[in-house]
Amino acid sequence: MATNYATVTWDQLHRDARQLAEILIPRGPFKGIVAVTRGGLIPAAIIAREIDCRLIETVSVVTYDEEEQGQPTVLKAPAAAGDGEGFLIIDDLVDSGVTAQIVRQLLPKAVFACLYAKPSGKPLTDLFVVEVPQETWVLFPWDTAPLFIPPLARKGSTAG
Ligand SMILES: O=P(O)(O)OC[C@H]1O[C@H](OP(=O)(O)OP(=O)(O)O)[C@H](O)[C@@H]1O
Ligand SMILES: Nc1nc2[nH]cnc2c(=O)[nH]1
Ligand SMILES: [Mg+2]
Repeated sequence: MATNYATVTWDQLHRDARQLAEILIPRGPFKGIVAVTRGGLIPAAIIAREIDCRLIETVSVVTYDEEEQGQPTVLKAPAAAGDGEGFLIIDDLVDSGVTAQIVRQLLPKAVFACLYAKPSGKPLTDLFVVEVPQETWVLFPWDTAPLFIPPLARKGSTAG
């Protein structure tokens, strides 16, 4: 279980994805993008627009149930990407690196990039934007919703 949380807003995610696109340009051009579902789908869409890439394949690896890590299973292979030559793999983050390791085995010639990287997964990436402490759980915009918080002055009051 994580000891603390880092909330990423839609604006921040968009800025980080654009920054990743910028550092990816010199590594291209790419024939296509392989988005690691589901977390890589929105970053891949933003990056595809920025680098002008229209061919999008997906790979689905299931490892987590809530915040618990389990046995990884490949639900869908990235058939259109061959051995990955000329392709760019996009995920939202690497944590333990297990997902990245499996996807890299499937696409050994592809470039692997993600927005956020924790220390254990960092060596499995070619490029990332922000490093996050290992014990921090990243809350993506699709994981959260705005919530009413009572004013500080009302805290502990029985008046509701
Ligand atoms: O480096 P790891 O320890 O493997 O963790 C990173 C992976 O975990 C999350 O996906 P998750 O398996 O939760 O599925 P989702 O993308 O469908 O939410 C995240 O989107 C990465 O793909
Ligand atoms: N949302 C989210 N999914 C993860 N999967 C593995 N690590 C994380 C994390 O920090 N946040
Ligand atoms: Mg994922």
